[in-house]
Amino acid sequence: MMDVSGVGFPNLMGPHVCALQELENQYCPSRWVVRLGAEESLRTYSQIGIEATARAQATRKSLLHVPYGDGEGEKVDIYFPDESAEALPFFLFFHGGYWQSGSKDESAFMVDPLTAQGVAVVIVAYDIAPKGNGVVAAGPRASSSCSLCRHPGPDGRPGFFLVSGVFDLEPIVYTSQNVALQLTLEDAQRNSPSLKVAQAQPVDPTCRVLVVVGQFDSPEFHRQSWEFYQVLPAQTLCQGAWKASFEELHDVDHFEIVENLTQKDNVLTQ
Ligand SMILES: N[C@@H](CC(=O)c1ccccc1NC=O)C(=O)O
Repeated sequence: MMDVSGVGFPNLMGPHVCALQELENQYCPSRWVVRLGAEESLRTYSQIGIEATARAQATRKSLLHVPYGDGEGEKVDIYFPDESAEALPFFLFFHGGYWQSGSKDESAFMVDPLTAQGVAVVIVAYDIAPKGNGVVAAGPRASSSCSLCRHPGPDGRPGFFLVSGVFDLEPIVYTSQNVALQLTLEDAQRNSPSLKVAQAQPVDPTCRVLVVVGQFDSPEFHRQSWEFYQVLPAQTLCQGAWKASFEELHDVDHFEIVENLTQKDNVLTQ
């Protein structure tokens, strides 16, 4: 991690200010989008998500705003394939946005191509910061700033796609993202998947994990994904280990990875 040792002291010296600016930059995914300006990339992402969601609700059987907890934001939208069946493979999607933006109402990107293949899609909403603060800090959804997808596939085997995530939360404490999150250093450490995963075992021994990051994601986002992949207990080391793989997706940025899930022939959708 970068040297941010000056943080919190009244006399911030030049090098510390530089380190903080660099950290801010590294943890602002929209600044790393090459095809568009930062603000336009966020607008485009949201627009594609809103359109995909409207299309999904207009064309697919669905159950909307189904509560799964006591929090006001704790709802899921479920989209079904045309053919009904007693048991369906399903795909769960947890949207990104640094636990302070994004919603299920603009996140149904993959509904069209997946339901067309007989897969049910569940888009999960949760209370975002500042409202859902304590819950976010304590819950498994802290495992990724971006998107976490759980997918028991057509073969019945469960798996996770961890998409451009943040697994070591400590650097976030020193960025403007923490204005809404209000994570203490202790919160950040206690909830960092990179620190917890050593003790975690998959419930299902065939569970697979794919850690993906976009080519144009920042070096810190690359480091986050790569290091998390490295600390996932390897298949050969212990019983019940994760079958993990790592992939840098070619020619895409942080937002395009998810936007492209609207396309049936996209590599990740496939
Ligand atoms: N402040 C961040 C926002 C951000 O990362 C984001 C915003 C909306 C939806 C998703 C996001 N990031 C990860 O999924 C940025 O400007 O890149």
